[in-house]
Amino acid sequence: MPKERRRSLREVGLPRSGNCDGSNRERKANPKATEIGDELLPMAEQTGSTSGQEEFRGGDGRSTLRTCCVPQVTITPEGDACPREMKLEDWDEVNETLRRKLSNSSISSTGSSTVFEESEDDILSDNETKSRGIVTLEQLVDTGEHTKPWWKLKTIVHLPFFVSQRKRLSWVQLAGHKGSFKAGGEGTILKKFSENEKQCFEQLQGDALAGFVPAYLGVVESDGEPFLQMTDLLGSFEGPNVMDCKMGVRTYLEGELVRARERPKLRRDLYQKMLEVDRQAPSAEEHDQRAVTKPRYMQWRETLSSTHTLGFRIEGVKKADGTCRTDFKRTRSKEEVTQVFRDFVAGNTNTINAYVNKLQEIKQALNTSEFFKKHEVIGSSLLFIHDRTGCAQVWLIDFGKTTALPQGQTLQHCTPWQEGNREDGYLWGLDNLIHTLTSLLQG
Ligand SMILES: Nc1ncnc2c1ncn2[C@@H]1O[C@H](COP(=O)(O)OP(=O)(O)OP(=O)(O)O)[C@@H](O)[C@H]1O
Ligand SMILES: O=P(O)(O)O[C@@H]1[C@H](O)[C@H](O)[C@@H](OP(=O)(O)O)[C@H](OP(=O)(O)O)[C@H]1O
Repeated sequence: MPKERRRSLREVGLPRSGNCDGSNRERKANPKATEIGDELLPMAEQTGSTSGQEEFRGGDGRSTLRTCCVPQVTITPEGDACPREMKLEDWDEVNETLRRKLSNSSISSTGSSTVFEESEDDILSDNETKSRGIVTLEQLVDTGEHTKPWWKLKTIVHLPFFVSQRKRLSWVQLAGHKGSFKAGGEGTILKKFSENEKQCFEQLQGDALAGFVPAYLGVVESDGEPFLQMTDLLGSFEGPNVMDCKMGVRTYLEGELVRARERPKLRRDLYQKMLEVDRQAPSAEEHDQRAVTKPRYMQWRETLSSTHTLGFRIEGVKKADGTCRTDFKRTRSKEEVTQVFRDFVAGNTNTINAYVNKLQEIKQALNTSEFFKKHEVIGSSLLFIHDRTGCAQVWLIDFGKTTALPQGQTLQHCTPWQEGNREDGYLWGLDNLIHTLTSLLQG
């Protein structure tokens, strides 16, 4: 494991004030960017069915027949239908299985997913556990007293913090669980530790994608817990407009599906979330159990939103006027998605062009990235940020479920997913995003 150390902001190329490009690589505009995509990709409309065939445009723009088949999970309840499984174990003993959050798990570096434990938030409603957009972050303010280094992770980090008092800051968190983030000081944020995400950040450092992900500064401890320290991508914007788009045609790992079949774990909280959106969604059996498995919930979310039909979905939008929306669970058709983007960019063609250029740059980087080739990218988002100066950036975030493939295996990221091939549809979603934005230029 490489020895970690905290690097200065200048060293890692963090954004400076007045410069919205936090990338640490040279920026090259793609001259073709605004010419492409004069029409929307044919995007299949689904009827809620989880199987069928539809037109599929690959990441290279070629059209192929996409077989959309979502393996179903059969639920066989045993004993307590809603076991409370999560144990908060002693940090010393769980170095290899540290949890990023109660409901998530770490994933082994070999690519096979390890045990997932269900949320301890079973009895809490979505409103209580999920971020609704604007959150308050705690910031540790210098006093002269050093916090302890994070020895337990076997990587020594000399923490920059001097702790005495806590400042509370308002911050935009469009997805994920409340309490996952803290302010890190000096234009950085701290995200709850995940061994898997840490490994991704480390591997991304020398990769073609390095300039498109938050700069990673290592693992630090705060209040006895480990965190990943990274650039706060909002840091260099004033009054930013922010949108989170979760990428890919699938939002759960194949391992989660397998495990749910072998050892179905029923979740009452996910059943409740389903009911909140559509009381008819659960099957008769699920109503009886008042619980669903996580893959069942995730598959339902995917077909309800644009994940299946477009290869991405909108998770949340915060606008400079202070308004914030995270209620996009039913935003599914290309018209609905396009309308959200139209509202987000407020008809500003400079912003649209900047976003299209950035997405084209990202596509080029993805096509040359060794990391991308060798990872199943699940649950990762593109974070769009712009402000009224015309400054617009797009970043790849959230690698908590991005999983290394077995040695020698690679993915296309645009071929149809069938259980076993681990394809994620990332590039297909990216093409559809580019076409969605480009269509806004045509009136
Ligand atoms: N480096 C960053 N700079 C600024 N904002 C960020 C950054 N990373 C994450 N965010 C904000 O926090 C939100 C959640 O981030 P992220 O997806 O990484 O969290 P998560 O807990 O892994 O989410 P999920 O549970 O959906 O997987 C994003 O939607 C974005 O608004
Ligand atoms: O968007 P929703 O409808 O709120 O549903 C959540 C969303 O799909 C998250 O991506 C997922 O976390 P992971 O991606 O980390 O699995 C979370 O699982 P969780 O409840 O197990 O945290 C779901 O509850």
